[in-house]
Amino acid sequence: MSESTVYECLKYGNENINRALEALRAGKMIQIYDSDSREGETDLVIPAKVVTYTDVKWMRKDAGGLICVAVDPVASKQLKLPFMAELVREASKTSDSLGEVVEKDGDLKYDSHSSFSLWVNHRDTRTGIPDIERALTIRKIGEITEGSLSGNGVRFGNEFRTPGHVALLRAAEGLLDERMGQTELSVALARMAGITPAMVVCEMLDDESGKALSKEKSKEYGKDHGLIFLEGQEIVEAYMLWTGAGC
Ligand SMILES: O=C(CO)[C@H](O)[C@H](O)COP(=O)(O)O
Ligand SMILES: [Mg+2]
Ligand SMILES: [Mg+2]
Repeated sequence: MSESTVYECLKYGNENINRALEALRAGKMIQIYDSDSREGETDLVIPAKVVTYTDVKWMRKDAGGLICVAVDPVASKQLKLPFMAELVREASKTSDSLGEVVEKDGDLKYDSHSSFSLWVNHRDTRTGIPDIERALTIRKIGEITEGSLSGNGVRFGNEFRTPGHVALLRAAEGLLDERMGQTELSVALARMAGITPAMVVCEMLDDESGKALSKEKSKEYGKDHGLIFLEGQEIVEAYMLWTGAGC
């Protein structure tokens, strides 16, 4: 599909969305705020396939949250990425202690369930934590997601080991119909942008308050650093238009 066709589909969408799609296609960082009624957090977001160690450093120093990779639901199933909660629930059948600690309905005040899957390192890393090694793991997650969606019969375990230092987030099967965290919001944007739907997300935290950076301060940061700031609702609306328009 040509780029203009995609934009044509979104011509009634909002310009902020189109600029964000353009930035993601160019491998640039953007910001996504979920909603006041959910986490109330802003993440730095960048496509996994193109991440460099300086991007990891940027997220580590300026955002400070957990550097994760959100993976498209179709690829997650193809790669057999489990939900961590399901894995622990299964293991708890033979371990009482795990049964007490596993995520249960109602545990999360802001959503029905977490999107955490495995925490991994690429097999070519040593300890897995240096920025340069996390960038390798992240890029390789982007590549294997692309390979999986292209039907290349890739095997996740051939390239990655767990536990590791990059948290995978498995997007809900129903995507935004089911869940509206940055996991699903970032993957929906990747689909609209026509890029590999494996997206790095990292929460922005506030050094002064010890809390998540406020929406206002996150917007200010975005203005100072030339980042597009999107709110979840505008992504949901654009994605409905995009899927409905048969783009
Ligand atoms: O918890 C998280 C992983 O560090 C972050 O909130 C991230 O935004 C993805 O999770 P979610 O989809 O629940 O927002
Ligand atoms: Mg979270
Ligand atoms: Mg979040």
